[in-house]
Amino acid sequence: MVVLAKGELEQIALPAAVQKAAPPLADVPEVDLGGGACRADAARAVVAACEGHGFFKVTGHGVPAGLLARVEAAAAAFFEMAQPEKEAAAAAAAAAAPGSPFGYGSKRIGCNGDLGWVEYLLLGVAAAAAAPLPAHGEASPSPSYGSFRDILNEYVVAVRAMMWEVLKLMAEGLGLKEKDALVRLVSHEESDSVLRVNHYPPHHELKQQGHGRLTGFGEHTDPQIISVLRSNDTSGLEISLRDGSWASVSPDRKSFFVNVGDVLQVLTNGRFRSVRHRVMVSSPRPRVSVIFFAGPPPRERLAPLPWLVAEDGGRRRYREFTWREYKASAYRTKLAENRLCHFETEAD
Ligand SMILES: O=C(O)CCC(=O)C(=O)O
Ligand SMILES: [Fe+2]
Repeated sequence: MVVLAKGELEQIALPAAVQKAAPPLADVPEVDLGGGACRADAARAVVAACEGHGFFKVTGHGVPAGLLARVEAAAAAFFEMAQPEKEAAAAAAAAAAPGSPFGYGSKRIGCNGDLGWVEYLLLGVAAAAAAPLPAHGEASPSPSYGSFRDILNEYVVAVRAMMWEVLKLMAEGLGLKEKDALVRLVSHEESDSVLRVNHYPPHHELKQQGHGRLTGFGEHTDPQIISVLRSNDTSGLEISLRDGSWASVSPDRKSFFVNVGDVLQVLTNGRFRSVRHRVMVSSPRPRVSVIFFAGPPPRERLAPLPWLVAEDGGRRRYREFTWREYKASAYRTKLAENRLCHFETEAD
């Protein structure tokens, strides 16, 4: 249950006054990894999608439908647990990485006052391990959380393999000499990846009070390299198009959606677009989504790849920074802020 204190509703419900109806449907490009297209065509399609919306759908991904159904059911069961149980599970997840934002959260996104009609579980992911989510020892407060974590581990292993394939296709499509240039960043043992499970409860009472669409997750770009999202059949995700208008993403529980993140925009010298997106809640059914955010190691020095700078007439659009530096900067800002502008170089 997401419970709102007085004053908080105004912040979450504000956009409803601005926009009552969901925006038109987005034309989301599809990339079939199932061998339907030749590899070069798939690589070209990935690059075109990343240059366009910075967002695309992956079909033919090979992740078993049964696993997706189990993740969905286990996530729903987790969020049905009583608040103290969810918080206890969170405490254990947080204990695995002291000082991290990991664990269970409700309506507070980040630590700069952003609110949303959402509750979530945030977990750190070990890059190369067979069981990539942290265990929390024998003192697990909740056996059901333990089995949820096991299912998520299976999920992470399957999605990671698919994501590496997408990153290889990207490198091929960009004509990079080093085909593993992007995979290397997210598969290093110190790579900083995160799994987030979001639950957006329906809001019957608020609807009765005349509130339309609520902000589930306010507009933002994802800071990492890429994010791979899978949701149940409930709508709510919206992306911002290049002209600044918003478009709704039709849910598709059989497929994955890929977002270009801020770091990939930098690595490609601005050729790929880190897509601004948000979740608006208006459905009578809950939305459950699972997002794998793939990031580089904290010490990794990030800068536009030389080949792409050369292709861009030699102009380097971003200065070099480490992932640690970028994350620190992101933690200090509100969700909706443009964080990349602090790392842009001066135009000549
Ligand atoms: O829950 C969703 O569908 C998307 C949420 C999101 O954009 C995020 O967690 O970064
Ligand atoms: Fe996001």
